[in-house]
Amino acid sequence: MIIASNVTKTFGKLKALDNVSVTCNRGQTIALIGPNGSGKTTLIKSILGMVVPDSGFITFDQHNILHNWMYRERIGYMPQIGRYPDNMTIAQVFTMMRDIRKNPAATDEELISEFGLNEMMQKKMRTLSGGTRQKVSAALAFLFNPDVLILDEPTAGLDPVASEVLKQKIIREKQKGKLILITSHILSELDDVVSEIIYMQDGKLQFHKSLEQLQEDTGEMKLAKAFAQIMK
Ligand SMILES: Nc1ncnc2c1ncn2[C@@H]1O[C@H](COP(=O)(O)OP(=O)(O)OP(=O)(O)O)[C@@H](O)[C@H]1O
Repeated sequence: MIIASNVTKTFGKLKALDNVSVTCNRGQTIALIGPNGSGKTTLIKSILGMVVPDSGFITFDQHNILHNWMYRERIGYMPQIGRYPDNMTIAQVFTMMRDIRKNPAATDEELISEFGLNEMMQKKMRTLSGGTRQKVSAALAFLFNPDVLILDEPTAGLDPVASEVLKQKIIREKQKGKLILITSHILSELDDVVSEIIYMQDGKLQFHKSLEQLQEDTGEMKLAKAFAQIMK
């Protein structure tokens, strides 16, 4: 569904992505794991067309994404830090997103109600706590029922109840056969969710394996323990 072929991106002298090739298919829930600065967000932004690779290319359903932005409608993106107009209320942000989309098919408002956002729709974005802002970002990512979800550290700042709500939502969407890409440093959160692991370091793809393969290779069932083995 999404294929990155030999993607390289440099910022000045720094190679944020170094000849990265990955294939992500429908029905997979992929954890994108790696130390700070290893290129995870740059890879995500390249897939979204927000960063243009210096070389290599990315296809979405066999079409090169360059100059062909319609595929973006099929992706729900939850950024690491959501930025919204300060003076807009939550309600206005949702209305704006619906207006931009023009003719959205049936929307998915499950997270809006499960996060209790309906009760705070009149609050201004600048007054929200970090966690509530994350809830708005998550609800927006799922709103248009996209085929692909890209979630960049989705549970950062969420309380345990909200994290669990989001995790259960991810599992439900996974069961519908969507492609879900998640970055997180909290490996214990990914255990029940992911089917595949992409591991990056210094802008390079170290490996892309199924969870079963990783468990078999390391003899560990839990992701955190498997990575402790790998990083020894
Ligand atoms: N717009 C930019 N200009 C300059 N350097 C950048 C830019 N975006 C990313 N980088 C650099 O590219 C490298 C990879 O960054 P990236 O955000 O992709 O890492 P990451 O794996 O997502 O890290 P984290 O786990 O901290 O979120 C870092 O060294 C970062 O400073």
